[in-house]
Amino acid sequence: MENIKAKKKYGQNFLKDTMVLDRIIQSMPNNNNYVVEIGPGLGDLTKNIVKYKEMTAYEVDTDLISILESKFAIELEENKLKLIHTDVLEAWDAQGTLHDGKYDLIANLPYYIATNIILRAFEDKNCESIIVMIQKEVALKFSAKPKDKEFSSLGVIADMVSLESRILFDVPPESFDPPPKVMSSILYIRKDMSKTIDKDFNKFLKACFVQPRKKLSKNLSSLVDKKLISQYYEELGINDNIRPHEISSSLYSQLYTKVKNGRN
Ligand SMILES: C[S@@+](CC[C@H](N)C(=O)[O-])C[C@H]1O[C@@H](n2cnc3c(N)ncnc32)[C@H](O)[C@@H]1O
Repeated sequence: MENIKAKKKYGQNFLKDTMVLDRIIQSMPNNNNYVVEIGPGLGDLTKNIVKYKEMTAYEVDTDLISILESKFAIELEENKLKLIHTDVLEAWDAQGTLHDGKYDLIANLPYYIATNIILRAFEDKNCESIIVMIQKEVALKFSAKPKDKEFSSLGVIADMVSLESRILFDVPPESFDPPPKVMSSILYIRKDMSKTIDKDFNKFLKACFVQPRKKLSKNLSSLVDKKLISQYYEELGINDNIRPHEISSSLYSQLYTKVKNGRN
């Protein structure tokens, strides 16, 4: 590895396993979309992507930016690669999107903000596919289906916004330098570009799953009067004993509409 010490505060675990790098490239969607990478690091994944696609990479670490600028001088000159030195969450706050046109997000994400990044990508109207390395535990949550024990607010949102969401393969700690403490997975999500999520839906879901093993009606009672919950349950054919992980994303969506309209 270059003469650089990985910074924990930026979640730096550099992917060194060339077989894993190849498998990520083989998993890229077969389309003409632009690519955005978050956290190019030392550029190992970037080098492989830029052979096939035009791309922008967002990197927060100043030390890495100067390494990347010399490593990719030709690609930067030819405009095949744009390198943006910023915190990607600030870029999203400022612009609402990471690229002015349809793009796929491909990245080995910094784990400390991985969930946040995926949720922001769901809201970004230009992002079509997401292929990201994250902690296996979080990948299981995003790809879980109703009745799975991992089904949580993240699974509901992923199910609502996507046509497909699944784990492609797992990656062990030894594939990185330094190795992370946990097992990692590549998560693949293809969004349904016609779907948008109401900003308050996330808050509603958090309340629904606040105590995941309790009855959903109990969690909902922090938001809605018990009588109204019974009325909504009856209208939607929901059993009173149901637990938060047992109902589908479409029922959550219908329940949310009722709760929202009930408050107006
Ligand atoms: C897990 S490393 C991946 C590095 C490289 N892509 C690889 O696969 O070896 C995460 C990268 O994200 C960068 N990073 C961390 N927080 C960031 C942020 N808020 N915005 C942009 N990049 C960030 C880190 O500096 C690091 O380069």
